[in-house]
Amino acid sequence: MRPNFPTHLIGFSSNSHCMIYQRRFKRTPKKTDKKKLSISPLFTFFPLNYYLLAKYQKINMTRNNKFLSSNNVSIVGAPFSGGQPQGGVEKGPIRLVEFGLANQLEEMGYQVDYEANTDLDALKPAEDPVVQNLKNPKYVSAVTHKLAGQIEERAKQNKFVLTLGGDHSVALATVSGVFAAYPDACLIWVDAHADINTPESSDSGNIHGCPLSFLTGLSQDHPDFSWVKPVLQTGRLAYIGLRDVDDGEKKILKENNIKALSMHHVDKWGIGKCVDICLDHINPNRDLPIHLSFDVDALDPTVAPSTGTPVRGGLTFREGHYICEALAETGLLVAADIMEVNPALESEESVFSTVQVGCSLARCCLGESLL
Ligand SMILES: NC(=[NH2+])NCCC[C@H](N)C(=O)O
Ligand SMILES: [Mn+2]
Ligand SMILES: [Mn+2]
Repeated sequence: MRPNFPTHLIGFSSNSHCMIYQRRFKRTPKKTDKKKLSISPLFTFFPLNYYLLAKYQKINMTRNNKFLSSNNVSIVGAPFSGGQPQGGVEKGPIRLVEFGLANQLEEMGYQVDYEANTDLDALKPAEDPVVQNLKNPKYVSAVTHKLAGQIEERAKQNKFVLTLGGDHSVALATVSGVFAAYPDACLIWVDAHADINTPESSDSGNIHGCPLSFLTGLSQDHPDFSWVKPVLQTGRLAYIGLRDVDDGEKKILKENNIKALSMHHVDKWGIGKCVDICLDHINPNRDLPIHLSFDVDALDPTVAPSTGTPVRGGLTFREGHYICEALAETGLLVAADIMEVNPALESEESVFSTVQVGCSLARCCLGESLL
């Protein structure tokens, strides 16, 4: 289902470009499809064909998911940058959508809805002083609390929730929402960073470096985040791709015996074994729902350059996709986050690569490229 034309030639900054991309992306009917659907050759170009193809694929795609009986994907835009200092990451969701993500998922047979959340600015308080070393605590709290409710609602409607960031503080919302619907879920965190600083251990005071300490209950007494429940047991959290972990975070990972695979482990064992090791640890019987939170800075900066805190020596294009494919293949994946795409950073070409890879990771989470 990958486009069979040079995608790098197609822009996406204007609507018309975006239309070209979407139209060309449309899957061409194949002989075997016609056989499966027993459609006469006369109908080959009839629009109904696409509908039927979608329907057929739909059945194939969701049949394998043990928790989702519907074909619904709910895209939740999280255009938010308050968890870190650089502007632009709030434009991540719209760029992914302009690139045609929703249509691409529809082409795969999903029913897609999209909540853009364009009104998050309204939640910005007039004053938001540092509290316990954390910056913008009131703003981050208000936004993530709101998004958590939305995500919980959609997850409880049996929809696959695909959240588009925005900075990674938004995981306060995604994990809270997903785990409210699936209390037994486990979390795979793909990132160059551990994002598990406590307010005390954080050097930067940026909340995108802290969500996991709140979600695991390691940070509990911050007045602005009392709504965040410790829904995530440390035994249900595993990392892949780490390579820039703060000293305080290393201590937390060790003390809590958290399964944390760095790039060193990816080199040593290969990505296939790394995913297995993580799942064996957090989901040994392969019967629990899985939530994937994918920070695009886990990828090497040559693959995903437009992100706020790039670190050399990251996952290759294929390693990143493999993780998504392998999790889709389990039939247990119920939600995914694609975070930290910042279209304001680096060249047009870099932005294009980053947005393109963000979209293809999302599609792989939903079963693209599984045969
Ligand atoms: N989601 C991210 N990109 N996080 C980067 C965090 C960097 C650093 N550990 C900090 O706490 O500030
Ligand atoms: Mn990161
Ligand atoms: Mn992150």
